[in-house]
Amino acid sequence: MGSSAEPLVVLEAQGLSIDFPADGGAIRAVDNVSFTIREGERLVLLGPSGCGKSSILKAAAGFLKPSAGSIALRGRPVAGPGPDRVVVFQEFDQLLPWKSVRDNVLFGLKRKPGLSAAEARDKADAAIERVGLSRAANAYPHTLSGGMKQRVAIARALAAEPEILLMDEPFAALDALTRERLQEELIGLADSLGFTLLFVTHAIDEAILVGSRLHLLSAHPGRTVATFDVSELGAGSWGSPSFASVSDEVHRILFGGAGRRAPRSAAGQELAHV
Ligand SMILES: Nc1ncnc2c1ncn2[C@@H]1O[C@H](COP(=O)(O)OP(=O)(O)OP(=O)(O)O)[C@@H](O)[C@H]1O
Repeated sequence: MGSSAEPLVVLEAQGLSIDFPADGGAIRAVDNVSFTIREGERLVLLGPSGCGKSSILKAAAGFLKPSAGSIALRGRPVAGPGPDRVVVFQEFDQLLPWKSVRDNVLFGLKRKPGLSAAEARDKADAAIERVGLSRAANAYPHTLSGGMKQRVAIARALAAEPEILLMDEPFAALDALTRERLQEELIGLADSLGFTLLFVTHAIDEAILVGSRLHLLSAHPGRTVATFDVSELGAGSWGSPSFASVSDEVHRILFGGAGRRAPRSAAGQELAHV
């Protein structure tokens, strides 16, 4: 798989369909969706509420079994959760408040078998250093900014050396300014550390900023409607003509009608950029 020029495939979904039980039968939430995520790629699943984005992420995490099709990680079918995939949940407030930064990161290594205490500590410290928090290793979460907490959560995820990070609308509950800051932090970390990411959002601008590739899903049931390469539109590209043109095009595909000038965060629910 993969020529020498092309990074290897990490996660591959093939003909994925997901059904949920409903009165007198089943409701199809996701219909025949296929995508691949290569090393270092940041694939964003983008679509309206209820189109099945979270369900796909849960299937990739191994929490949910597809009704048809398959998901494979490095060619092996996903049969359940595993330390090779780490889910980073919303708001990053899953840090344990009574544990220091280092102990929170060590906690992420609990599922990693066969590590001695010294090896675990070395891995934790290395992950903390990678996200630039060495000086805060002994600090407690309540003393950290939102951005620092996000970095701890990512350090905890990365310490386990997963193949891929899975993020489901991590910024959804945050105010616009905090969200912007955390988006930029995430992009910065992803650029410098090169991790592979599957990211779910219904916010168009967020998807373009965070993603290297967009996978657009239709409204319920979620079907693939388009994909976009947005690897050139990272941090700092917001407001550029190419950013606006992709944002308008995505909006047109997802919601129909003429495109519109993008507000700072998509779905029109956010403040303009300041
Ligand atoms: N456990 C479940 N049982 C029954 N139906 C479910 C279950 N989980 C999700 N669904 C349904 O499947 C569809 C897709 O849900 P999902 O949460 O994956 O969508 P989403 O695109 O992530 O939505 P949102 O952006 O609002 O989070 C929805 O219609 C939802 O009601």
